[in-house]
Amino acid sequence: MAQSVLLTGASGRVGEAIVDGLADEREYEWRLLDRDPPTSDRDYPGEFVVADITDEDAVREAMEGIDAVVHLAGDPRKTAPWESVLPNNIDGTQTVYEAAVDAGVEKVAFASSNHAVGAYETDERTPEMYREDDEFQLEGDELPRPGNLYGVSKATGELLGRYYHDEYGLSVVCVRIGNLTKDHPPIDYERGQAMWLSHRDCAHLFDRCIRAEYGYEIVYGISDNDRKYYSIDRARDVLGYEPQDNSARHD
Ligand SMILES: NC(=O)C1=CN([C@@H]2O[C@H](COP(=O)(O)OP(=O)(O)OC[C@H]3O[C@@H](n4cnc5c(N)ncnc54)[C@H](O)[C@@H]3O)[C@@H](O)[C@H]2O)C=CC1
Ligand SMILES: O=C1O[C@H](COP(=O)(O)O)[C@@H](O)[C@H](O)[C@H]1O
Repeated sequence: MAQSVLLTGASGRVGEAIVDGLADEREYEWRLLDRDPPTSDRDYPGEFVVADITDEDAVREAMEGIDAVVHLAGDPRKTAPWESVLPNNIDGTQTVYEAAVDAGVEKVAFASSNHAVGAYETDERTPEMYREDDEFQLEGDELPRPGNLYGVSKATGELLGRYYHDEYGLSVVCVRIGNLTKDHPPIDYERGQAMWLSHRDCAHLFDRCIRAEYGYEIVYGISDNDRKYYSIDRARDVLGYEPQDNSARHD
C-alpha cells in the first residue's frame, strides 16, 4: 500500500532534491507543504499545501492521514538570528512533532545540520580535519556543539525528536545534512567537499528514512566522500543508506 508522506519545506533546495529524485516513486503519495507557493518552473507530485509551520491549525490539517513526515521547513541560514530560528526552526519543529503524534504518524525524518556540531571544528583541528589523511571523525553519538544560533536551533530539533520518541513512541531520525550542492561538489572549499551531499544521494537517503525501521537516530547526511569527518556508518547500518557519489571522484 502507498505511504502518505508529508514533506515540509518542499519549495527549497533540499526539497527539490528529494522531490525530483523520488517523484516517480509510485509507493509514495506526496503532500508537499511550504509557506512559499509552488512555482511554474518545477513539477510537483501530489498536492501542495501553502502553509506556515508556525500555524498549528494548518499543520494539524496537513498531517491528517499521513504515515511519514520529512521535515525540512525552517530558516537554513547559519547567520540566522534568534528572532527567526525561534519561531521557524524551534517552535515550528515542535508543532510538527506534536501534530505528528496526535495524527498517529509513524515516523519523522528531521533535517538537522552539520552546524549542530560545528564547534568541533576548533582552530587546533582545522584545516587538517577536512583532509583525507586526518583521523578525526564524528559518529553521531557525540553531544551537539553548535557554533551559531542556527546550530542551536537544529540541536534543539534533535532534542525535541528525542522527547517525542521517548514519550510517545514516534520514530525519529535526525539527519545532520552536510553541504547539499547541485551537480558538483563545492569548488575551492575543502570543508564543503568533505561534507558534500549530492542531490541523488540526498534523495536516496531520505527515501531510506521513509522506508527503514528505527527508534531514535542521529545520522550524518553526506555522500561517500574520500575526505570526510562525519561517519556514515550509522546511516548505512540503520537506514540501509548506500551513497553513490564522492566529491574526490567527481568528473
Ligand atoms: N542545503 C543544505 O546544504 C542544508 C540544509 N539543511 C536543512 O535542510 C532544510 C532545508 O534547507 P534548504 O532546502 O537548503 O533551505 P531553503 O531555504 O532552500 O528551503 C527551506 C524551505 O522552507 C520554507 N520555510 C521556511 N520557514 C518556513 C515556515 N515557517 N513554514 C513553512 N515553510 C517554511 C521556505 O519557504 C523554503 O522553501 C533546513 O531545515 C536546513 O536547515 C541542513 C544542512 C544543510
Ligand atoms: O546547515 C546548513 O549547512 C550548509 C553547509 O554549511 P556551510 O557552512 O558549508 O555553508 C549550508 O550551505 C546551508 O545553507 C545550511 O542550511
